[in-house]
Amino acid sequence: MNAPFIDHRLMDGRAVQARILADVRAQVEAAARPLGKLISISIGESPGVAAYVRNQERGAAKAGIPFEQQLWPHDLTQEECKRRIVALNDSSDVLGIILQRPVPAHINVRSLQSAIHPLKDVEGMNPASIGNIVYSDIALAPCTAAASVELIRETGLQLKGLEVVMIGHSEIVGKPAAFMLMAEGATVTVCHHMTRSVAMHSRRADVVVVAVGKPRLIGPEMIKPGAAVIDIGINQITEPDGTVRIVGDVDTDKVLEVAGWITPVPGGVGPVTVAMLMRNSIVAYQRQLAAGWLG
Ligand SMILES: NC(=O)C1=CN([C@@H]2O[C@H](COP(=O)(O)OP(=O)(O)OC[C@H]3O[C@@H](n4cnc5c(N)ncnc54)[C@H](OP(=O)(O)O)[C@@H]3O)[C@@H](O)[C@H]2O)C=CC1
Ligand SMILES: Nc1nc(=O)c2c([nH]1)NC[C@@H]1CN(c3ccc(C(=O)N[C@@H](CCC(=O)O)C(=O)O)cc3)C=[N+]21
Repeated sequence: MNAPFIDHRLMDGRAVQARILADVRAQVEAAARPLGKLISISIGESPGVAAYVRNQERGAAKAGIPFEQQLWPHDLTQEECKRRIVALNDSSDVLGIILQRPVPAHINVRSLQSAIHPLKDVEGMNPASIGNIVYSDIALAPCTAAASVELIRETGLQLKGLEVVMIGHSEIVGKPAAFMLMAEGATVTVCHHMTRSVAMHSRRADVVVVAVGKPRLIGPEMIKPGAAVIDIGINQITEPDGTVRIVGDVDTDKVLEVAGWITPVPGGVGPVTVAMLMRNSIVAYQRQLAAGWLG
């Protein structure tokens, strides 16, 4: 039987996840104190979040981290949400808290992110946590941004002096990723919807990182031959024949012809994002221990 054809340009996010989770598991097993629960909070249900939470649960199980999903009613008041977060901050059974986005329109998400205690902020979205990224302290950073840096490292490319074009500048992905890459010595150009010609920038990049949310936004004409393409987008599309699929922001089949490396969707950035959440959780544990919180 012939060996299956493996295209080495397609990066394997699941393999990277497995390696990181095994590393986290070893740290969990060596921990001096039992770990509290990682709490995932969703306020109301939204389609993009369910897959993430499901994979968090699986990732936590592999890492040996206790996990609890909390689905709060979509009409809970801001005050009640905040009260519950404060109670979780104060509970010694709780290792860390991640608040899934989006939240319902009546909720002020930034205010809730600020309410998560920095030592329990496993996503690094509290202003106090995310501000540290400006100081190049990137040990506890938003998981997707951290995942994109990890995947660039995985290519073997030297981050120092690397020309990176970041497309998309959201609070949770594009901006923190750009800061993290700067901290690693890359030269970073950030593009967004007002950028006159994204292609003009992306064509000269060694690495293109895309987090926009538009299927097939990035085609082969936008990529320098041999460049790495990190596709963060997660979009649900319906094919002409009615089948529903998840695709990224990159026209993967066509870009594969020019790129040196490309992350598939699914199976690329997503699984590594989950791994980063577990890595952040063990960092939070170590910080809580150092702060004398765990007795
Ligand atoms: N794999 C993972 O772990 C995760 C994946 N995602 C996915 O990544 C994608 C982006 O998410 P998120 O950052 O939260 O999204 P946002 O909608 O918050 O941000 C999208 C960004 O893209 C920019 N943009 C919009 N249109 C264009 C364009 N034509 N050219 C260049 N830039 C453009 C916007 O710029 P402006 O603000 O100027 O309009 C904005 O900065 C989504 O598909 C989401 O599902 C998100 C989080 C985690
Ligand atoms: N506060 C917050 N932080 C986030 O990082 C965040 C969020 N809210 N809200 C939702 C989006 C989306 N997101 C995903 C992460 C991994 C997968 C993932 O693991 N995807 C798998 C497959 C998913 C499937 O099973 O279909 C993959 O790409 O291979 C998906 C989606 C994080 N987000």
